[in-house]
Amino acid sequence: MRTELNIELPGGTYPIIIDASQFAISALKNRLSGKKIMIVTNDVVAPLYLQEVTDLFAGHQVHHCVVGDGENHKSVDSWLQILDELARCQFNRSDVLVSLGGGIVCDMTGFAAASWMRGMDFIQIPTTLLAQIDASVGGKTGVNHPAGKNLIGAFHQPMAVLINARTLKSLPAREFNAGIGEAIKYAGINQPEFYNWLNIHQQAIRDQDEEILLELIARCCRFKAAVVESDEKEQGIRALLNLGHTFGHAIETVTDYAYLHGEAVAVGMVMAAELSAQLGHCGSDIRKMLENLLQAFDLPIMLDANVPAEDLLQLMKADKKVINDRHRLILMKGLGAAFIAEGIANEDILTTIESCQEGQS
Ligand SMILES: NC(=O)c1ccc[n+]([C@@H]2O[C@H](COP(=O)([O-])OP(=O)(O)OC[C@H]3O[C@@H](n4cnc5c(N)ncnc54)[C@H](O)[C@@H]3O)[C@@H](O)[C@H]2O)c1
Ligand SMILES: O=C(O)C(=O)C[C@@H](O)[C@H](O)[C@H](O)COP(=O)(O)O
Ligand SMILES: [Zn+2]
Repeated sequence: MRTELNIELPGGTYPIIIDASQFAISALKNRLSGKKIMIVTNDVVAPLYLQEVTDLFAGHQVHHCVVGDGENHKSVDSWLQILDELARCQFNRSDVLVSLGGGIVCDMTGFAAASWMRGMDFIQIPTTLLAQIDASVGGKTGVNHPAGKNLIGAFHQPMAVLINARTLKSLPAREFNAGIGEAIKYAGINQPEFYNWLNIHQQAIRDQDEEILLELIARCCRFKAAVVESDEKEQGIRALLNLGHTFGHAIETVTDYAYLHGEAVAVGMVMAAELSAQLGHCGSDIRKMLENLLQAFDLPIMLDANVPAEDLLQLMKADKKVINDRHRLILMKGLGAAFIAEGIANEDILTTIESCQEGQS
């Protein structure tokens, strides 16, 4: 079973191919003729899929770059490792990078592609649910800085996104659920009926029913593609895709990535709902609705009691959406009615964090 979507941007159109069991590289054959290929992956994914993907590029000169696993390796050092390998293998602008892995590998490979010789093509082959429904689509690339998540990066669109849902069979359950955190985010932004769909199909999603999973991936890619098409470089509404992320990125950094990205976004969305209610934008039922669905997928809804709220607030001041030292957060007027809220007071943020920490009712 296969679905093909296109994402149409001023710089060109590219396909998102969602296949139940194949890496759909044949769709790109003509555009790859004569090019050298470098597949970037990590030491967890390499033993699982690197040989299979390498074989698909038979006839090309294929190189590999295997980076370390985890957020602490989403770093300038790993980015440099990729660039060093490109230099050693004499890659030029007309050659192609391929990411094979989760969101971290996708983001870093994209950033290497954006920066090597000021820009070369790359193909996204995402192998986690989170990367298949979010990270591989839309061209945000980058690495972390000790001061925060994704502080270094560039917008650079891939030439294609090739999703093989079979790869999810080897994904640990905790990582799968973290991906659902980003799916629930789309419901919170502007897809209230998707909240119902996720609720109805909870069990089938957990069981990884093939048809339901493919529909889940296609729906999310469509939602994200539509937002990116209307605001590629986050001059406006693309910021809505950051629902839960201002809190979430700070949670990831302050806990040294004890929370997975999708888990931190889950807690961050609960905080965004709480803050929205506190400021009178919506009722307290929105927080409850989000909590119910997040918990159904074993996602956290409260922050560890040991995280000082003040430390989280300090990190939130480094968020990319901050303008002139004023917080800009994505809040909700209802479920599926997210908006950009400007100038939120520190005290309101602190009160929200404290009311979403373990030990609070
Ligand atoms: N660019 C974007 O628009 C965007 C969107 C969302 C998230 N992100 C970024 O994505 C990252 C999170 O991505 P993630 O959740 O995929 O995490 P990840 O890349 O760390 O992958 C999760 C874990 O699963 C392993 N793995 C990957 N595929 C596997 C498979 N098929 N089978 C078994 N194990 C597998 C990985 O090695 C890792 O240990 C964060 O850094 C976040 O900032 C970026
Ligand atoms: O594509 C986007 O835009 C997003 O915000 C998607 C997010 O899920 C993703 O985590 C993204 O990397 C966050 O972007 P950032 O600009 O806040 O680093
Ligand atoms: Zn995210």
